[in-house]
Amino acid sequence: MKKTAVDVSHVSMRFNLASQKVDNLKEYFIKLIRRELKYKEFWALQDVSLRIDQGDRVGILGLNGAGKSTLLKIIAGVLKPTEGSVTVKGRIAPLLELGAGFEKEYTGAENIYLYGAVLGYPREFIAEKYNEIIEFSELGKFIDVPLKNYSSGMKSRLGFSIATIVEPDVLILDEVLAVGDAKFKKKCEAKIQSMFDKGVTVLFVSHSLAQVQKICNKAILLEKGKVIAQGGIEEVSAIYEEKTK
Ligand SMILES: Nc1ncnc2c1ncn2[C@@H]1O[C@H](COP(=O)(O)OP(=O)(O)OP(=O)(O)O)[C@@H](O)[C@H]1O
Repeated sequence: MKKTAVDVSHVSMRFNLASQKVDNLKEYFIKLIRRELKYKEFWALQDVSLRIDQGDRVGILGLNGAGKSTLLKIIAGVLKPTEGSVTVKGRIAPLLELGAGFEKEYTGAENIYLYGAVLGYPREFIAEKYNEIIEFSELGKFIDVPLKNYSSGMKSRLGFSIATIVEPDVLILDEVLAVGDAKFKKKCEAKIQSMFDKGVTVLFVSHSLAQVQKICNKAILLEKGKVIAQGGIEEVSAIYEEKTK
């Protein structure tokens, strides 16, 4: 029997959406003090349960707002679910919103430690891998420059280099991942391919069914925060295609 890599058990996620317009900060605080701020509850995920086997490559499909990114952020540990729990076996490399934990006043070098800590890597581990990260990022002397002076491509290069320094057991990938120019993108794709070759478990979000079919052997279809189909890629693709007709 295959081993479970990711176990999502009865996960629900609630966001509070402001139900009225507040024009400025002053008005916000007045309303806050008077307890006049009203929120509407919104459930982005409702009772989602999944079991992903080791070595599976699972595409997460669904229309805009279905809850795909929210689910991946919860699995990555970036968001805490309102209800339910997630267990991930082994090391996880979340290639989502690269550099979301960066501090712009700090240099690239300082951010390596900071972002490494955000991703849960021990300090000694980062120290050991420090040169390798800088080398992969190709940032050269820019590594000692504050991040506020980086282009967005440079930031995502650094983010990718840090996030992929572990040999992950579970890889979380977002199609919209921007990793710099064409040359660097190729290098990233090669690195991701080498992880695939080692049999990493993959969770992949994309709107492109063709891309999902190329990479994944299984899929999950989300609709309004609920899993409406899961199973083999062909079977779930057919349902998704029917929905998007
Ligand atoms: N931080 C937040 N606060 C409030 N609502 C949120 C927040 N993050 C997501 N949502 C809402 O949760 C729902 C699901 O969002 P999510 O980004 O997970 O969808 P998605 O399936 O990834 O969509 P897309 O295909 O457009 O990227 C959306 O309605 C969104 O507005």
